[in-house]
Amino acid sequence: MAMIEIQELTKRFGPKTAPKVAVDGFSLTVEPGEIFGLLGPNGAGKSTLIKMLTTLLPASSGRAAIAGFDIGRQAAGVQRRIGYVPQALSVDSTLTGYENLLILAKLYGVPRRQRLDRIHAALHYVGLDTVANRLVNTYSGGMIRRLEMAQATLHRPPVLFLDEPTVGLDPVARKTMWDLILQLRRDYQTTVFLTTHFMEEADVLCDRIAMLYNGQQVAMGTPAALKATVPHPEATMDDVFIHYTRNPLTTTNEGSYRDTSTTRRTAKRLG
Ligand SMILES: Nc1ncnc2c1ncn2[C@@H]1O[C@H](COP(=O)(O)OP(=O)(O)OP(=O)(O)O)[C@@H](O)[C@H]1O
Repeated sequence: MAMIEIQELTKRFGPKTAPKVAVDGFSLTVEPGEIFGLLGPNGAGKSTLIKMLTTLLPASSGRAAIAGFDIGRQAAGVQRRIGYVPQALSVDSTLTGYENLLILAKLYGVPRRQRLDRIHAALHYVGLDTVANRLVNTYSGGMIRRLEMAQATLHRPPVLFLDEPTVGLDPVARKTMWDLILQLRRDYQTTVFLTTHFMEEADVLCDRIAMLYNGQQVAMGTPAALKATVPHPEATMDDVFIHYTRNPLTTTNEGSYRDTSTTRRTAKRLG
């Protein structure tokens, strides 16, 4: 069974007479244990697609299923089988790492007798066991991201959605996150669906990549196959990105004020 199945998924914002089509007929199948990357310029529709797949936003049309559960009709089934690390901060910085996980354990319905063991195992897995009782506002950006990963995987979901998991992180913290994502796949066969603006990240981590532009899928394949489509010997993922999303006459490539302020806010909080 495919872990993520998407057919013609569409999201429109605004009035029916003049809608903004943020995601336009997106289709995709992701297999168990696959690490799939979604790339695209600011405002391309990446976060909107993730929000629909995680049941946070209703789709305007089309359908999708996660681990066999329909995102519209079986939202609770989907929610139990996914972990989600959003772009914005998802921890309470006035609590300790342990307390943040305790809240999530209760929310996910982890049985009381298992909670302590599960939380300590999760903290150990992301390398935060020695700082479990420190307030999160004393953590570095990389530690916060790892705590968010522990939160998102506490209930052992088969599918993990990561919206720009390494935004605002230094190269060392970024590499630690990459290792953690690969480790989750290796240890638990976790299927990962992530968005990123780092081409190297997509190249190193992802089995396959889809390129989104103006809400539409303009390319899809393995990093090697995508590079081979670019008329450039020794093409990099940067070349692939530019090839499929270049449009210097529009402002779409640069995103809106809203896109920029959201991204900056996230990076600033983590950095
Ligand atoms: N709630 C909303 N109301 C109206 N328009 C929206 C809303 N959310 C997103 N949009 C618009 O939909 C388009 C896609 O936005 P989205 O945030 O999904 O892009 P993105 O690819 O994730 O961008 P970034 O890389 O900057 O995070 C943008 O033009 C955005 O302004």
